Amino acid sequence: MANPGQKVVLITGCSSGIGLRMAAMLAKDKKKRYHVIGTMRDLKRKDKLVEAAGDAYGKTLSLAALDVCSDESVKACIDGIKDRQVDVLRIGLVGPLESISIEEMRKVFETNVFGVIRMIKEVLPDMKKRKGGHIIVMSSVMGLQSVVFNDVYAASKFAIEGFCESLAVQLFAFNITVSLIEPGPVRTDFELKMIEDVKQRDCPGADPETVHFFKDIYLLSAINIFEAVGQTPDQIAKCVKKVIEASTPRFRNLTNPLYTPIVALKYADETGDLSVHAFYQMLYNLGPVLNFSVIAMKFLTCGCLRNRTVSPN
Ligand SMILES: NC(=O)C1=CN([C@@H]2O[C@H](COP(=O)(O)OP(=O)(O)OC[C@H]3O[C@@H](n4cnc5c(N)ncnc54)[C@H](OP(=O)(O)O)[C@@H]3O)[C@@H](O)[C@H]2O)C=CC1
Ligand SMILES: CC1=C(/C=C/C(C)=C/C=C/C(C)=C/C=O)C(C)(C)CCC1
Repeated sequence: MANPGQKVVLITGCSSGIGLRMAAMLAKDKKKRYHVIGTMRDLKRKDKLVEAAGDAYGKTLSLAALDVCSDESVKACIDGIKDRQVDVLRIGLVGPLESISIEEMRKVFETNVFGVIRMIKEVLPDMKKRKGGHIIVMSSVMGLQSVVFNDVYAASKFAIEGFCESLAVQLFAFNITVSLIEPGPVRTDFELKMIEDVKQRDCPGADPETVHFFKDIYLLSAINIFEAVGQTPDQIAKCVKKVIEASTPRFRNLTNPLYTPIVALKYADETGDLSVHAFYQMLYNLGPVLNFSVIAMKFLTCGCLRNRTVSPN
């Protein structure tokens, strides 16, 4: 367990991707400031994390089973911990709306929205009693600006943004900080595999024109964007570490400067038309020409607006 003076950091979704890198990075902190509780649904999937943590495993890293969709599992895990900080996870969903069942959509909300809320609800009373704590929620740029064919995933992230906006105000009086991390594309195995799977799949229920836009235009651009400007899970972990260690952590933390202008565009026009038209032009007219390289993204997202991100360096 944690030594006195060590912060206990609870991280969900540590079997892969961003959660795994965050757990390993914080557990290997040179000054040993953190005791990390790395959680995952199935502890049989612990090997990659154990390997990434090296010597820290068993010292500054311990493991616990946790399914954010289960009240019992969340309670059982939290019951064993004294001091708590929370990061949250996701599952993805992309494709034409007509081809996605309500059941699949519910699963996304159950994990991304109610999973986050369930975790926060469980740790909040202790944090309020202690008058201190830091809740770090993994949102996404898609929680601020939706991206075509990501309707349901973006809706789940928008929900969490609204939830945290009001919570942050309420918790201010209790000295509890809420921080949202807003990554753009991150190159995880999961993401690339999901895009490849979706490419092969039929889209039952969707009309041919929509399927063409989705597969031949959106997916190609999305793959290019992931390859050209996607960050690594390690870069996101570094950003999160900076947010944890900041003396006054920000509420919203974009991690990829190339996405700040896209978010700024949204706030520049309260009618929302500017974003709708700009995204339409970027994808359907400019997309096939520009091929979404880093240069194209820099050109599209005019440099002067690219500041105020939390940089991984
Ligand atoms: N990758 C990207 O491009 C971006 C990701 N994000 C956000 O970052 C976060 C992590 O994503 P990423 O690392 O890419 O994804 P991964 O798919 O690599 O990791 C997701 C993790 O969530 C876990 N998980 C899934 N369902 C549950 C559940 N019910 N209870 C507990 N754990 C669960 C999985 O573990 P297991 O299946 O072993 O239980 C897995 O470890 C998400 O919130 C995502 O929305 C934000 C912006 C971009
Ligand atoms: C910027 C941009 C695009 C794609 C953005 C993507 C693919 C973002 C992915 C973000 C992720 C994966 C967030 C996870 O939470 C389009 C629509 C192709 C064209 C217009 C410009």
